Amino acid sequence: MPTPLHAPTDQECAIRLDSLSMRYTTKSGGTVQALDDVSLTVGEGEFVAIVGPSGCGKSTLLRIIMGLTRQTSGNVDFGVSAETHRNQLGMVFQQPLLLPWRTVLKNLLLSPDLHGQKDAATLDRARTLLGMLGLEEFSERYPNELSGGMQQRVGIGRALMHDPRILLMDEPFGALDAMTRDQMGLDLLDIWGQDRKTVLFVTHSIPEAVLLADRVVVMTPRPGRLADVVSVPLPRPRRLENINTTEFGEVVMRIRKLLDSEHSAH
Ligand SMILES: Nc1ncnc2c1ncn2[C@@H]1O[C@H](COP(=O)(O)OP(=O)(O)OP(=O)(O)O)[C@@H](O)[C@H]1O
Repeated sequence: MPTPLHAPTDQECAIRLDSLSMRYTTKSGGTVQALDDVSLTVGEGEFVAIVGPSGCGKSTLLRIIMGLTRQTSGNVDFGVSAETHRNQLGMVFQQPLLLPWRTVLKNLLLSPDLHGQKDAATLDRARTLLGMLGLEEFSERYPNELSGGMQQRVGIGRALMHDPRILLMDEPFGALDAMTRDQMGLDLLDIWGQDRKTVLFVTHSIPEAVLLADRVVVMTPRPGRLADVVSVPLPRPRRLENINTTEFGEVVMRIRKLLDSEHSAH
């Protein structure tokens, strides 16, 4: 499937957000307008990154799509071609939230265990994923015996266990050191390249967004609106060397300028 660099048509659409707004009520009785009128379509198999200042509603947006938070107004749907439900979604958080008393393999098998799926195919899938994530030798280790990067790989594996069509990632590499982070990004691209799931990826790092994504959604300061959606015209497969190219620098600069101008406008 070619990578869509344009806004997807209805047929290609995996996620459609229509005028999403979110207003929280705080414990003290006040309100916080986190999102305002966000509309966006994400194509089937597309990798879309979201960047924006702290507090502009990025996590809120993912949580609404995942069904963990209910929007105040607007709609989320998952395209015309699929009878998608939320179990076709997988989510990866900044902290992998592993159960410390379960081994790596058992952490991947958590949700299947809870659903009574103890068949050989499920175990096979877990082992295959551990192989893809470079963790096969660690399947019987416990989370506290792993590095931060390895723990996050387990978190990604767990989100992929039920083979979701759409992967929502909320700053998945935010807690990692810079070198591990770059490597994890490239590894994620390798995994993504194998079956091109639709990915929505929140990050604070503009270079990370540009290295990974087909399009980068730039949000305004709170209340979060879409400032712009920037296409990344870099060829795939992407490599770290891409970061040193003029094209890469130009896209990063464009996004940085957008964020700066939104910041000074508020
Ligand atoms: N449950 C809640 N109750 C009240 N306000 C909330 C709640 N969750 C989030 N908010 C507020 O909504 C706004 C958006 O929060 P959100 O976590 O979505 O932003 P973000 O862009 O992901 O931030 P960051 O980049 O710092 O992680 C913030 O002002 C936050 O304080």
